[in-house]
Amino acid sequence: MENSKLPLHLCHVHKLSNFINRTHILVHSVALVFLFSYRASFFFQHPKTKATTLPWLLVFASEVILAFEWLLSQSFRWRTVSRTVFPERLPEDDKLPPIDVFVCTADPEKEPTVGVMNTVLSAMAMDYPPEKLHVYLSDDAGAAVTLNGMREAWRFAKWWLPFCKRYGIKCTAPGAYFSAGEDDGDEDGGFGGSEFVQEKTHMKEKYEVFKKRVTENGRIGDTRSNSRRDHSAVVEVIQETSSDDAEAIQANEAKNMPLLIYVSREKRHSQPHNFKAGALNVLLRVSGVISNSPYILGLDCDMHCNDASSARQAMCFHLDPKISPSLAFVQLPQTFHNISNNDIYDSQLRSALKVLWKGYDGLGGPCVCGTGYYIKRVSLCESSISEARDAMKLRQCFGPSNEFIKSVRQINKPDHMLIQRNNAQPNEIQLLASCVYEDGTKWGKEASTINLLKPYLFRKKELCQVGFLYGSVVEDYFTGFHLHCKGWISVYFDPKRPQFLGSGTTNLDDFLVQGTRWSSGLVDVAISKFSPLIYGPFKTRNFLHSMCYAELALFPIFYFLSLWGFATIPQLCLLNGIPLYPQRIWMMKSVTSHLYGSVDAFMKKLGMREASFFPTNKVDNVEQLKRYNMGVFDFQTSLLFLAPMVALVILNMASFAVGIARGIFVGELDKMFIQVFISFYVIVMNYPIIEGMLIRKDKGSIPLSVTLVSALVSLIFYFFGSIIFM
Ligand SMILES: O=c1ccn([C@@H]2O[C@H](COP(=O)(O)OP(=O)(O)O[C@H]3O[C@H](CO)[C@@H](O)[C@H](O)[C@H]3O)[C@@H](O)[C@H]2O)c(=O)[nH]1
Ligand SMILES: [Mn+2]
Repeated sequence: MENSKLPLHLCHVHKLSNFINRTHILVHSVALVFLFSYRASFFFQHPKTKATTLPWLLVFASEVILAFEWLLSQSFRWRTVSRTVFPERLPEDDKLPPIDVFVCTADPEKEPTVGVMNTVLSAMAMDYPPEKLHVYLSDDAGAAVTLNGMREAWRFAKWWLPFCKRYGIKCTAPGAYFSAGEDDGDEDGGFGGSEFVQEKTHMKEKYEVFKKRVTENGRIGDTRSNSRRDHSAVVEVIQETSSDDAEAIQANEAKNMPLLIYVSREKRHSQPHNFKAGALNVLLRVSGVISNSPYILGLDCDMHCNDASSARQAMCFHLDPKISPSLAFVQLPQTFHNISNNDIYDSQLRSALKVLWKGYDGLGGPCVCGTGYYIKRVSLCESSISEARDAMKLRQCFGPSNEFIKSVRQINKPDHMLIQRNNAQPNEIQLLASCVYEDGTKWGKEASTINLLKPYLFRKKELCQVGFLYGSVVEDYFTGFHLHCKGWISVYFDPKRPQFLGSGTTNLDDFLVQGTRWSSGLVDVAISKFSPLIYGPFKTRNFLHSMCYAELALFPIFYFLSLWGFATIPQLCLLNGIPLYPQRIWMMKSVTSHLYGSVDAFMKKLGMREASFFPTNKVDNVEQLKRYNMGVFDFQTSLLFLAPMVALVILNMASFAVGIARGIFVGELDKMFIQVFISFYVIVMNYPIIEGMLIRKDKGSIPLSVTLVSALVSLIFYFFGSIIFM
């Protein structure tokens, strides 16, 4: 009773980091304004020649693009949040809603069947009432090895599921569970006894047998492997086939097994299959007439459950009456099990999942990320066409199957929570999985089109969302965007223990191929009529949220344009002696005047110093003027100004020299390259200081005493820096 009053989850707003982020945005914006005014002034002041105008324009364009991209990306840093859940406060098991699990596979060669079955088994073994779990596997290859694998998985599940339940196994994928290191002590839930050890060994043997049978099936040869792009539909509910006694007894213990269904949709050369989104839409239809669960867990075939309680955790959001009515999905991070410490390709998408998505969440929720999401079925099969007389319209939207339309009506009713498994007719299922089913329907299409006002005017009248959207290979992003445009929200939940683990890209080729697909899918959306930059601001709940979507769609274009600009134009200009950037003076100013100015301001604020105003010198010194006119720096200034500047240069000279030496003697130049380069860059940019220190002997050069003091300062700096960093 008491539990029902306590919240199921909490949302924490990161106040401090949001404050820091916003301050940084302000400071960075001011710097950008200065840069742009410097650029603008060029066009009014300098004697222009064609040779300099063009590179300046190009670099200016690159800078504007990069700055705009930067601005969009700041939306992710505006309001970051994180979340906690309390699954122990959930209602009793009999009140939990049913869940359909969708697993997709497409190619038994690239996606080994044993791995796919591990995902399937891990979903079946989740800590959730088994009669409320239905696991569907979509096999786009229509491969016999996969169907056989499913049957083997079912047999093995009869042993594996009770084992997981009895010992509270968290990582429910057998492969990952058995290969985990010995130190993974918490895996046995405290059952360190000999009975457990014995059973674990027994289970491991069973798993080896299972693996062998699955792989052997694969080796025997897949008769249908040539027909990957051309085959008819196969839908099979995996059931008891064995007459083996031991298995029958085991089946008794596991009598409440989740439903396991193999779905291979029909594919024909003549019909577009719309990749993963197409496969998911077939699953939506087929599951609609079999289990029609109100919630769906979407998984890629390489993403196994690593935390059996994930469904309960997700329900903490879906069953919260405050957010539930508008909550479309809960997205969990994509985490990988095969990432090296260095992660040189950033396969972990660290910045996206650890930083950006928390900000996305703070504004209305992240997009669908393809895998590891718990989505509400009604958000994908939404219909405000309710009257019986609109049967024609419903068929135009959802296709000719009356059974399916019935299922849509069911889930669109309020309080649709508990549903019975149906006995759908086999020919109805064949129809739903056929490749022509979607012809002339609204499947994969956004119902409201071009006219921006139309959705507002007709919103009340009729609205239907028919599955995952086509038109981009990043169906997840595109679908998520539309859901948000329709007023749904989503939640990002990143618990300590990763709930799902998949395999990330571990070679440059895969990484770049995947990146290219994502870019092309995102740019598809960016240049479509649904470009988030134009369409988003009118439709999403807040402008910043649409900026997040715009950033994701546009960053491939913006980065490539601006980086190509920066990677070529300054270099060409350097070769031709065309200066592009302000000369060094701003650096000197930054490390001295700005520092002192700020310290000054703070000290005044704290009452430690009286306000002062030293008028700028208006009297010219002849010699100084001469040097100035010759473009030679005059270092006749106070030690206070010179020392930090010179000290920084000395520090950079030293680190550059050491960096090169390390490269030669230790061989770490590849690791340190960027740092060496930065030192080199600083040295080059500050060459006049070096000149003034070592080469020049005139009055305006840097006195030896200053050099010595600065060297001492940098030594002290190095000393303390090393203490802090070590
Ligand atoms: O025609 C297809 C193509 C792919 N898939 C499945 O889609 C999933 C993702 O494909 P994968 O090759 O693993 O692509 P990734 O780049 O790793 O996928 C990321 O990017 C995709 C969008 O491009 C998202 O759908 C994924 O969830 C996300 O993990 C896999 O389970 C595939 O079997 C199909 O079912 N049918
Ligand atoms: Mn993948």
